[in-house]
Amino acid sequence: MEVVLSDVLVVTGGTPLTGEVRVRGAKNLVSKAMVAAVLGHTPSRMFDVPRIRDVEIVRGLLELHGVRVTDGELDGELIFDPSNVERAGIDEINVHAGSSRIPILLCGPLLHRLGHAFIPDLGGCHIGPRPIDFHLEALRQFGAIVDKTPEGLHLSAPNGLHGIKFTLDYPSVGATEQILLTAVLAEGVTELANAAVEPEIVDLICVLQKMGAIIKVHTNRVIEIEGVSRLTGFTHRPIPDRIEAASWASAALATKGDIFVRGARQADMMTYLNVFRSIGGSYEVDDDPVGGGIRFWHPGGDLRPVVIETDVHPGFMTDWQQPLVVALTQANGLSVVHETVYENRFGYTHALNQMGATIQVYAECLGGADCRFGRRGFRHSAVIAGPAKLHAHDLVIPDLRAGFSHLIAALAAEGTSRVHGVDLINRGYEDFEAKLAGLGARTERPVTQAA
Ligand SMILES: CC(=O)N[C@H]1[C@@H](OP(=O)(O)OP(=O)(O)OC[C@H]2O[C@@H](n3ccc(=O)[nH]c3=O)[C@H](O)[C@@H]2O)O[C@H](CO)[C@@H](O)[C@@H]1O
Ligand SMILES: C=C(OP(=O)(O)O)C(=O)O
Repeated sequence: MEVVLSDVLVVTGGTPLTGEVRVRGAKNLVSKAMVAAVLGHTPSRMFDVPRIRDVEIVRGLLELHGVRVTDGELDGELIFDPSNVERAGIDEINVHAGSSRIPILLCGPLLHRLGHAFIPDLGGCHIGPRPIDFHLEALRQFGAIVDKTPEGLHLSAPNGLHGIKFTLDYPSVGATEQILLTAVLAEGVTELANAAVEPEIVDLICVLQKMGAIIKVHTNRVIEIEGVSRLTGFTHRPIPDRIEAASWASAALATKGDIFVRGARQADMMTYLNVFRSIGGSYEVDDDPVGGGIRFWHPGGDLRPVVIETDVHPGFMTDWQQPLVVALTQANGLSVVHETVYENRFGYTHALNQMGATIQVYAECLGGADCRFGRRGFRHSAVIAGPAKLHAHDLVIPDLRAGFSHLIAALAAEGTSRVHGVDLINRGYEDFEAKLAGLGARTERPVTQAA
């Protein structure tokens, strides 16, 4: 009997990726909007929800907390009815331990609804220690009692939650979301300084406003939230996934291809588009509200090297980095990428070097200003020498974006690679195998003979 080997993809490279893919709601907004639904007293509805693993995980998590999640009539439409949250038993919550980072964002909503919360261990990509100290410090100031146990976090708020004045040491996306999701129903006003203002956060603010929240975004990263006593549900169409869109753009460049990313939106990708053009890639924006997107292609000739630094918005996003580095292995000269968001996000370059790339990583802050990680031994700057002829290799995917970059490298390389751990890519890329097939990629799941 033949058995399909799960989690392994056999990739034969050398074919330019050409055609069209569609991106739907952003992973990094959809999961947070799902959490926001817990704050409402009436059902919420979201469109364009991608079928990705992170959405499944958060759906399971909400269901355990008593939220009834149903599929709407349209493909990608989900409805969340939180009316039973107070009556849910949550005995099995630990099945979600280590699955994603989203459970931490349930603290505020559950404290408001139930007066207590249990948060299992967090998962997410292993790209640095990813502490949650800002989250916990803010929650304590709101009035929560936080008890760390070996199984997870126990929180309670015997005296309710009250508005705070808080400054983040670093504009953390998750901590900003934590404070938003807690402050909207806290008593009084919250003032958050040094907040993250990523497009996904602005979209989360839009969701919360639709629910009845009062949130002002001031200049200089200050967000002011006036607590209200009750929120309703929302109806929302999320912003498109700018990380997935940029990943396909980098795939087009690395494979000398031509990909129309339907749904990609220029406003969220300006910084990426500037870099894409500097390297020598071409793009064309079609801003038709229905069916528009961005076409990305390699116009022929040499690609040029660049010096970039990842940063908080509106800087070059850290999640764009790994797929782009594969394209930079094909540029003519030395590129420098200074990673300033995570201290340990270049592990994947080892596999690219085994495929023929020349990438050196350094502990110094190269090519930009000094960052938090300088002089602390973290190898967070990469120098990429190109153009490199990539050849096939067996690869093991370490995390989501690194995984996509390994896949692109295998597609750009000569020969046939076996890529292990590909299911991790489902965490953030909807139907990626079908999309690859539609772009002309030669991939297959290997089969073996069962005894
Ligand atoms: C599910 C989701 O939306 N994930 C995104 C989110 O992750 P996430 O919200 O986890 O990322 P953060 O913005 O919080 O992290 C940025 C930096 O702040 C540090 N930090 C964060 C919190 C804290 O309490 N203490 C602390 O020191 C982190 O270690 C990291 O060095 O934003 C990142 C930065 O755009 C993206 O790469 C992730 O894709
Ligand atoms: C780091 C990422 O996600 P998460 O925060 O879910 O691990 C990512 O999407 O690249």
